[in-house]
Amino acid sequence: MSNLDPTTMVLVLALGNLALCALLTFFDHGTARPPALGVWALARQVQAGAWTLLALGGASVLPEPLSLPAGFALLFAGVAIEAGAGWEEAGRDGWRRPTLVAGTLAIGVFLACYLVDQGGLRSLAASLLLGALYLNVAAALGAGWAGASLLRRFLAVLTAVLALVVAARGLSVLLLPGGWRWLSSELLRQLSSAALYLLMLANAFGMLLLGRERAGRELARLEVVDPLTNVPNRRGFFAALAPWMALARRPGQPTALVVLDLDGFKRVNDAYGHPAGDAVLRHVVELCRRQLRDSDLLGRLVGVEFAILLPRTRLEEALLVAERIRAAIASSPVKSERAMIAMTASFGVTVIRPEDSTVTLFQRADDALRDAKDGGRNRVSGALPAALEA
Ligand SMILES: Nc1nc2c(ncn2[C@@H]2O[C@H](COP(=O)(O)OP(=O)(O)OP(=O)(O)O)[C@@H](O)[C@H]2O)c(=O)[nH]1
Repeated sequence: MSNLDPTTMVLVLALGNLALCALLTFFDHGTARPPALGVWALARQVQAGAWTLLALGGASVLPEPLSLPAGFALLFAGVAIEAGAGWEEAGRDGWRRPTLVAGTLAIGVFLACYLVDQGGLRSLAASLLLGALYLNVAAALGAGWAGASLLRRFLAVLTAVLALVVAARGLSVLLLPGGWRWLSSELLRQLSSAALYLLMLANAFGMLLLGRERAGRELARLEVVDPLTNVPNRRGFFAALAPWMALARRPGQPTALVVLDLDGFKRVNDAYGHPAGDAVLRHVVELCRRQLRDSDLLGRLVGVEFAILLPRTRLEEALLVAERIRAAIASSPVKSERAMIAMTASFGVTVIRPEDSTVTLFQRADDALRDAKDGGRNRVSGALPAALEA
């Protein structure tokens, strides 16, 4: 490490940050762009600018009284923006403002220290403030620790440890100016530079890896959730139905199934356009949700056909629930840009029988739904109980 003089390290940090800025510009994030990507890219650019200024000062291209205060001010701003991006990415937007205020304060404190004493006090302030700002980045990464992935936890711990190494250099200037045993102040300075370098790499690649992790989670979610209405799709609904089918084989409380199909939906799309049709679908889902218990399950089977699973519900009760939803839909038109769109739906209701497969169950519910459609739509029809069949 003895070859790494401060100017070289600063130059390495400047070039590294510039390379990461270029990488970010050309990196294809696909459809799953991290939410804080723009802010985070700004943080990288500001930090790249800061290290470039400091490198130019170190190489005497720029006068130090200009490059040093401006470089450190930019650096504090860049790390504060990076922490802000971390909070935004963690979904804690409320922490962004205090983080930026802390960054501004850090700039003020550093500039004051620089004016008072351009030697030790300046180094002390720079290391302590940078360490504290990076601890904030670590805190943002560690937000929601209990549910966080291993990668996120690793990045949080790594960032915290490296931030402490950076801060330790400031403390050593204050408490042990001559170093301690083998830990000379020069070694601490080099460790601190190495920590800053690792922080740059860990946070840059960490952000990209976290983005990939999030994209994977979103893909897995979309396999079972309908993106338009945010309720389980056919696959998700059938997966949730399986245990209830098994339970129905045992004597006990009945479980009901309602299938719901919106009436004449084609005309909505034709008359008002597809986006208005989508709004109607979301509205109908919201109406259904309001009529259901937490334990009930609503899913979108296909197009404008939905299914509702009602645990511990007999046929007569399920008919009442379906009737409530029917009335709610019929009496609650959707406001679109051009008009109020009135909507109705038809319902088929049945209960799970011990001998049922999903095929026979849905056949019965669909037959009942067909009866409701044939009977004039906007009505509820129940399948015959098993005892009354044939
Ligand atoms: N806006 C929108 N329309 C959809 C969506 N999925 C399916 N549709 C439309 O919904 C309509 C469904 O039509 P059908 O169920 O066959 O018939 P209908 O017009 O509703 O008439 P009945 O069911 O016989 O009362 C089709 O025009 C589809 O294009 C969607 O996600 N958004």
